Amino acid sequence: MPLRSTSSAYLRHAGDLVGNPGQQAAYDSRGHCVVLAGPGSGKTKTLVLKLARILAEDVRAPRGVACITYSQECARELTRRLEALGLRDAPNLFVGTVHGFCLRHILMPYARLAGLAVPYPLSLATTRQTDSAFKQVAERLLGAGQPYKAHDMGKYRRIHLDRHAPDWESDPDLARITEGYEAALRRGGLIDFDDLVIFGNRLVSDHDWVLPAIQARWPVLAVDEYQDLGVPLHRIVERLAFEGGVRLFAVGDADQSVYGFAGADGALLLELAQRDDVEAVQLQLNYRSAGRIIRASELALGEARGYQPHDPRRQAVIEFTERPGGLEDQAAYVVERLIPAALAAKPGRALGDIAILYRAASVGDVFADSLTAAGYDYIRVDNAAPYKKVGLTSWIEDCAAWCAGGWRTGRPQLAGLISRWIGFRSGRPSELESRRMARALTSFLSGHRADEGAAAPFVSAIRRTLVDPLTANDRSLADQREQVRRMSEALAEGGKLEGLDLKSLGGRDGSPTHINLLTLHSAKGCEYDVVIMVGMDMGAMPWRRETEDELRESRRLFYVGLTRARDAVHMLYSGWIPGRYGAQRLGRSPFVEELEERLAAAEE
Ligand SMILES: Nc1ncnc2c1ncn2[C@@H]1O[C@H](COP(=O)(O)OP(=O)(O)OP(=O)(O)O)[C@@H](O)[C@H]1O
Repeated sequence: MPLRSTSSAYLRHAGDLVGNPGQQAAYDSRGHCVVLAGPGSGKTKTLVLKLARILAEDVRAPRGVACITYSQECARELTRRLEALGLRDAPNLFVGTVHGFCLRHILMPYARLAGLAVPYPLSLATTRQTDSAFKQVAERLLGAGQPYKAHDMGKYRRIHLDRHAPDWESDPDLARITEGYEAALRRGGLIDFDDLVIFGNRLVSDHDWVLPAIQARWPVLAVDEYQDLGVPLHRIVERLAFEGGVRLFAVGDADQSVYGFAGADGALLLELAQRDDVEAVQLQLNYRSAGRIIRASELALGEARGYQPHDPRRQAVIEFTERPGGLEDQAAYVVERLIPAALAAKPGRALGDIAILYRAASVGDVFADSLTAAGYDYIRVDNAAPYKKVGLTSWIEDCAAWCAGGWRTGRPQLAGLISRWIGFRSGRPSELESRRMARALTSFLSGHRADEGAAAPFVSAIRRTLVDPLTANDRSLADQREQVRRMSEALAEGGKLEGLDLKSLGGRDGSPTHINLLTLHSAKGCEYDVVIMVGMDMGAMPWRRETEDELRESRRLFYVGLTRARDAVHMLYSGWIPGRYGAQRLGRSPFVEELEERLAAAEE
């Protein structure tokens, strides 16, 4: 089976960039390039076309291009867009998360050679193992009821990279918890996700010989959503690009930086763009949203960015609605009024063009119940989802989509599923092994094509036949194996997804017949005709007692929500929120308050 990582289809689409000087400049760039741009400005589109061009014109196999991003969802979106251009994962095209890149292409090939003090073979702890190690260590050191959460430690580890620097002790409790936690994992022969990046950084920082080795394999590194990266990744990128000769193409928007709580810092992107040896490109045109939504989003952000609509004639709806009966009241309004009205407003609009966005996953429960009661199908993406989106669970969903009719339209493409499948195997498989894996998957999928059928037996079968034999002996896939197990559990009798059919499992990533129900964080990178932001009350947006930095991040999250919309935004609130001691009236979100006032003043 030929693995293709070049295609000329990009030439047809490159014509779209001609009228946009920023996009064209990025597409034509020869050295390091950073694209800084607002929402809907075509950053991802430009990135994908640029990758296709580099693969066709600049880089010869077996040298290749690595394209990394922060979350599995963004990686999957990139894969999908590359497939639309006829490109797919191949030995010389890596598309994946930063963690996947650090594991497969930095630590696995070089950690042992460099004598890095990590346990071998590289074994990734499951979420259950990391949660339990954190709890045990924190309680042993500070007693039951200690105030720290695992993500406090995670952020501390990502920000304080040098254990010998004086600021390592800036929070002595977190420093001790981190040291105890890492020691506990090492005793079990394990590393965790943060270790992948922390050790990756140590490897490229302390061992000069690794740089030319990586450059020889990956002469080009592309990074999407750069504002989501934290310090360790930024250091890896700087070292590879500016000392290792790897050519960098990065895109991002500091205004959409919403992972500060996890150590991300939008300022790192701006720092990168200011370097003399980097060509910085700005994109001002927004293709997604109507002009009124663009103006409203700048008012919400409190910054005039000067973004312009691609089509100034498009009209938009922006509505503010109080539903005093709490979230249930808001849910009833959405189901009875907003959804039918949104469908009626534009011919051809489908449920998949509507998204309900909220801050906390618990809000999603209320809306999920109301939608179910009203007979609407939905796709839910948030922390309350029964399993995490990791490489293997996303791949199984895509296999389900192929079996449930995707094979007719080539969406997703079989060859892409095969390349991803082979990519899960650690090390580089021989030609013979690749062919064997391709044959096994093709025969499995062909034998499971069915327009109707339940997802549970499909997932059991793919586990038994393919996934379990692969993951049983590869400890670097332990967490992914755990998430696949959770997927099965959710589909089994009594599970949260009991009765789900194959098509819906495949369509969980976006389908015209399902309303999208997701947290504001999960909505990043997505676009919908109609965005309904619910629970926009003080105490949730922002949370109570936020610091200045946290408030700024909440505002950016609010901005991310607004900027997902093409045609309409609805803001719903009650003026009160449920609390431990009953409901509390704190008023609607100050962001909503400000936005309504500023918009009215601007439109007077
Ligand atoms: N030159 C262009 N001509 C026509 N449509 C375009 C062009 N560039 C981008 N688009 C369209 O604009 C929309 C937004 O593009 P894209 O998703 O790449 O933006 P983005 O900058 O990555 O957005 P965000 O940061 O909000 O996720 C897409 O529907 C895309 O197809």
